[in-house]
Amino acid sequence: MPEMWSAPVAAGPVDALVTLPGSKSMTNRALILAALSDGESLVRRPLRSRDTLLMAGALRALGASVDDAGADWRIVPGELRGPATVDVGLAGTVMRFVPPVAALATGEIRFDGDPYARKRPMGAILAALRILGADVDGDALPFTVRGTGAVPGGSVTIDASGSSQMVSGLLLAAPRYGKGAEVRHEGPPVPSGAHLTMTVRMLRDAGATVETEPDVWRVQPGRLRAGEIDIEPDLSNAAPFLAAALVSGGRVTVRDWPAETTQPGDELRHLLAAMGASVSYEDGDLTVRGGAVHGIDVDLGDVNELTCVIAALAALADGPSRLRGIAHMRGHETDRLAALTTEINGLGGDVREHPDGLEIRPRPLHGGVFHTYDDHRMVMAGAVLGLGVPGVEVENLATVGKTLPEFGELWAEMLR
Ligand SMILES: O=C(O)C1=C[C@@H](OP(=O)(O)O)[C@@H](O)[C@H](O)C1
Ligand SMILES: C=C(OP(=O)(O)O)C(=O)O
Repeated sequence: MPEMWSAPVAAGPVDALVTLPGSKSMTNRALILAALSDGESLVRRPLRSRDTLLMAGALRALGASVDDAGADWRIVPGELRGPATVDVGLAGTVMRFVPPVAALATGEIRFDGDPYARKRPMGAILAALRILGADVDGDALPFTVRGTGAVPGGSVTIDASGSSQMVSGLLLAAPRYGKGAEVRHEGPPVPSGAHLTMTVRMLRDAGATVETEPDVWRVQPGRLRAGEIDIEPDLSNAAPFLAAALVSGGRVTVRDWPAETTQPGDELRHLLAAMGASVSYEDGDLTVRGGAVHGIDVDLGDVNELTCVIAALAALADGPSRLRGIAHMRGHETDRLAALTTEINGLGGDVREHPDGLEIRPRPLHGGVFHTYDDHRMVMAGAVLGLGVPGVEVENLATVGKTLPEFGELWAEMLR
């Protein structure tokens, strides 16, 4: 029987200062780039969570040295070699960013993960690796990469509408491919544009030559030097805390908010303002003050990591919402559109699925079990609902450890 967490109700307007751990997406890109670099790298203030520890484990299995004993992690590249087994857990970044690196190793590298990871889209990137000259069997987990120590590289066209990580995974390893890589997307829109921009930015910062045009990315072959990489706080994981200001009519400040960033979470400034909050930014502090909570009609395709919390807020709003551009979230840690629909309606809500997203008509909600499907962002959505609805029991709080093991403590501290 999974553990239940009684989500606390806000006793009054929240007034809190929150400091968040590092970005999962930046950390796992930094680890990949460091493992492919010439010489030692230092990743400052990386996120320590299940997904980043799985990434560290994967790179160690391939021959890199990752010293994660301290607050900053030191990476020394090693000869990439098998045989090895990589556990991807349920981490999209590990299952899509590591195989292109494993193709550079010598020997067999076997990939598997959590049972549900076998359902997540992998076919396009595995087919792309074969076209670029790698020996990869299968089109989903579990699969094996038979590395020969080099990958020819070249041009490849894929349909990456299932996940932007298919593109990011190929680009991150491409500087070490013989001819680099030209990746062309054909199909419905690639989601998560912010993450693609992050990939290109971090590759260039590590010395790669990257050219882009709409749906085309070209990476030249060349050496990488990740050097020292500072990881920003995870702005997507600020979402539940900032949402607490709206639900409670209070004020939450998140410290160390970067003035400029590629993280999708930065869009919270605009999204939460559109939903009724007042948002201010001063000297690295982002402050959200809540008032009424309004519905929103918005395309979240480029910033879909924010969807679960935005949907929870929408269920508590004073008007209807329509969340668009998020069809591919059916391939996330769970089918998030179905999960959000089922679980919010289980609390008395009125959520309807559309092919491209959700329609949410607020209704008075009641307590009950909020199942979380091993999905960290479903835990965060349940916590936000619980602030405004007595009796919400969130299943399996620990699953939030995928990207924020400290969530429970930070949430309690915010409400103190
Ligand atoms: O590249 C990344 O770090 C990520 C890209 C996005 O994946 P999708 O494009 O599959 O949504 C995002 O949802 C995920 O949380 C992290
Ligand atoms: C989709 C997510 O993660 P990933 O795809 O990296 O497992 C997420 O963190 O919302």
